[in-house]
Amino acid sequence: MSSQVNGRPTGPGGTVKDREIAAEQRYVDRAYARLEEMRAEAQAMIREGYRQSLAGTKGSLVDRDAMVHQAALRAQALDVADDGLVFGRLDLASREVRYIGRIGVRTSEHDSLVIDWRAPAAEDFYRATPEDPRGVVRRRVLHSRGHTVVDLEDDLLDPDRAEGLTIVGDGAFIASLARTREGEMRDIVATIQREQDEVIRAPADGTVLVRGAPGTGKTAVALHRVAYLLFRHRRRFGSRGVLVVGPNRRFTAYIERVLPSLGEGSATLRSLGDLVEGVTAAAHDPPRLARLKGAGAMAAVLRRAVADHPPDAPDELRVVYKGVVVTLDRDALDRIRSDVHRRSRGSVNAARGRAAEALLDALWDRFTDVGGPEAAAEAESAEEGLWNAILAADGLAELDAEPAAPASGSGRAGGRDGRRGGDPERDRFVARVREQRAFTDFLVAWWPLRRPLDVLRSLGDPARLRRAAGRDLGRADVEPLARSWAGDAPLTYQDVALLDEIDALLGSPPRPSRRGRPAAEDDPFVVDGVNILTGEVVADETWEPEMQELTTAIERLERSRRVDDGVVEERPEYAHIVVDEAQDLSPMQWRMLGRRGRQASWTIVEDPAQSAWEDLDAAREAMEAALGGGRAGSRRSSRASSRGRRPRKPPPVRARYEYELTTNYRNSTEIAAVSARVLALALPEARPARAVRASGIEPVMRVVPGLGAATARQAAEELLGQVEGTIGVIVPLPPEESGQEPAQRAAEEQPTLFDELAQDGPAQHGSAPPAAWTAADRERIAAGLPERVQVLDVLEAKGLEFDAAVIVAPETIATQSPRGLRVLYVAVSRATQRLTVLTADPGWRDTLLKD
Ligand SMILES: Nc1ncnc2c1ncn2[C@@H]1O[C@H](COP(=O)(O)OP(=O)(O)OP(=O)(O)O)[C@@H](O)[C@H]1O
Repeated sequence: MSSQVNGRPTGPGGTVKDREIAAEQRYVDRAYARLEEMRAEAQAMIREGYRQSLAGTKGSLVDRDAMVHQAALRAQALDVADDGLVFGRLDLASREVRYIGRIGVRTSEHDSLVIDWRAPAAEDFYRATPEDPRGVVRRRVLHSRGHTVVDLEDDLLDPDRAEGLTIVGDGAFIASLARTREGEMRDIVATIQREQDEVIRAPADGTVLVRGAPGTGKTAVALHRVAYLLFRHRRRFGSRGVLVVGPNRRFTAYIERVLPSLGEGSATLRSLGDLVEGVTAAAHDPPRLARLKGAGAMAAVLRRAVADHPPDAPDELRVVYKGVVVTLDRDALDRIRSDVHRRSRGSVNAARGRAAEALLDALWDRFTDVGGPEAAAEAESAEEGLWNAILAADGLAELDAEPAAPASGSGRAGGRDGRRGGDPERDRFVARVREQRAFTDFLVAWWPLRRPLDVLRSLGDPARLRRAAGRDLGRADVEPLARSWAGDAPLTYQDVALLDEIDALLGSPPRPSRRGRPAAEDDPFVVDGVNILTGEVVADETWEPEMQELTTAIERLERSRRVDDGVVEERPEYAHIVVDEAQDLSPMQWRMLGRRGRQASWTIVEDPAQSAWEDLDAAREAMEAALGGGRAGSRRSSRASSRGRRPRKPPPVRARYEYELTTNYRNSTEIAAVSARVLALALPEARPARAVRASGIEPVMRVVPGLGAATARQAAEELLGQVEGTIGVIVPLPPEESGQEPAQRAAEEQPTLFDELAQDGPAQHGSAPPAAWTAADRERIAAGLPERVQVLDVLEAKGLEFDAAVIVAPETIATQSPRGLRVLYVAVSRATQRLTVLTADPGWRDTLLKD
């Protein structure tokens, strides 16, 4: 028979539990002793690698570097395991005992002491249940502080086979859920639940789609899955990399410790605001602008924008050849530009060479149209006749005729398509004109190598945006959009996706191969050590710095851009991408991610009920395109782009695995009840997750007429005395992000939602929502309070959690955007222990309290 105890004293040596802890401590000590030896071995390997590389031959240095690198990684992983090395034990029906820990530990004879939690042999630790014990009789969780076991908790899974086993436990798992939050997410490796484990160990190919209500562990599970994939498929995911994307920087800071604590430092963690190299966004667009910027139709707008002439592009090209002035006017130049864009299929920066050829072609045509060849010949022979007369008078021979320029020298403009080759006069013309400063300076200004940010900022000009808009933007949309990009207006999360789109359209300038290329000094397109077709710095030691005097301002600018802004920086691609809070991604953001994962497998984590994004169907379509490695876009734009081209290959069909997490580990049952009421308003058909921990502490609903910063601050101060950990004061969006949309507008767009509110909620009390909360309000709340109090707006609160939360003005949050009720649902589901809601509207108190 087994015996169930809860730490009662049972004789000498303390309680049964104490004795069990002492026995486990002896085992854990052995594991740590061996860990120490393994660390010493890793350090010795690093030293040996360095020693050999100092003494070694060149050929084997690479191997030794690899050896040092591997040993260093090993040492790092061993360090990480130092805290809470062993956290689990399985007693199997076969009498085998397995210890589970953060990493695998073997004795020097290779017997297993501790099994890595990601190894197949550890799976039963997470999967066994009383209904399906999988050969496990007892599962034991060890709680440690550093190297010391401080508590135990057992699950008896197969009572019929538990002869001789002691079972101890008092619900330590549930109690651990109430632990104080310190502002950073922690790993859950010791307490992963079965439904979560299934997600973590889901197949590595294709797409894993995880849904679940707030607090069901979606983020935690996604991060543990990354650690699992890197452990089990190191070669595949370790070399090509794993990207984890979260909604904002606050969120990535909140989760950044989890993977390192699992021994994985190699994954790349980015927010949607800093996914593009060199750009950081921290602002949200108001809902209306976010909707416009995020829609797939924006792809077509941007395509037209990059095809438009750049601001300040000169509108006349004028060269002189043999005394004949040849010009191209604005209309001719515009025709050439659109022709080059059509033929260059989007890689705009790479097309400068093609643009140069097209200009030279057009100049020659113009030259012949105006009778240039004859005029030039006449001028030449008149000049020659004069000189010959002078020379003859001096008794000297006639001047030699000018030798024809070699055909190879003009191959770029003349011979390539065979159309133009074979006319020596044309070849001479092209060779001369392309060398002229008037031509090269024009080219640099007329077809500059463009940066994504310049293109986006150029759309701050409403006239230019109107040209790019086509029928993809309404007339009323142009002005507010242009305003949001003008001058130095802050970049928003949606703008980052647009910059990435523009970057993809602009492409990198070509990097011509060095083979068969004329030497820099003979290349007419190399000006002062910079190839003006590619922007590439081609100068070597032979390039004289004094030549800089000749460099035009534009060329200098371009050269510095290429260094500073990483124009040629390759966009990284990953083997696996994890997208957290995926319900909020716009179609344009999906396109941005799709470009980073054309060959990737994916883990997508979402809760549609928390979505602030309005057109979920369009976002879903864009997601499917991104996951399939295809290109998403507005229907219109994808039709247009397929015209006259080979049909695109359909994206490969990838396996899809869908999971739903159903238990809420964050909120107490009391707080979960409040969030369930908001969910019922926002999405009557949705089911809330099951909360498992009752705290006995009821949420506080306070009606405060004239609600302001002082009351919010006071509520935070009260909570400081009641919880030890973090406190989040969640306020409505600031005016510039809320767009100040009145409740009526939202009601028009969401009749059913707000009809319901009108019947059940605060609208029947007829109170107008207070104005949006400004940065100054937030500062007034936070001033002088300890760091564990954070004041943040509702969108910043996504994915975070706090010991206690104060929700300020739910009536404003709910009506600030068409998806306001879902945003409020996010806000009220952040707290683990205590929730205070401050409202100016008694209707809201009743709504949130009523059963
Ligand atoms: N098995 C578990 N054992 C212990 N704690 C857990 C477990 N699963 C989740 N948690 C804890 O529950 C909290 C919520 O987890 P998480 O943030 O991953 O939820 P979520 O589903 O992503 O929530 P949201 O949708 O609000 O972002 C975290 O503190 C996490 O550590």
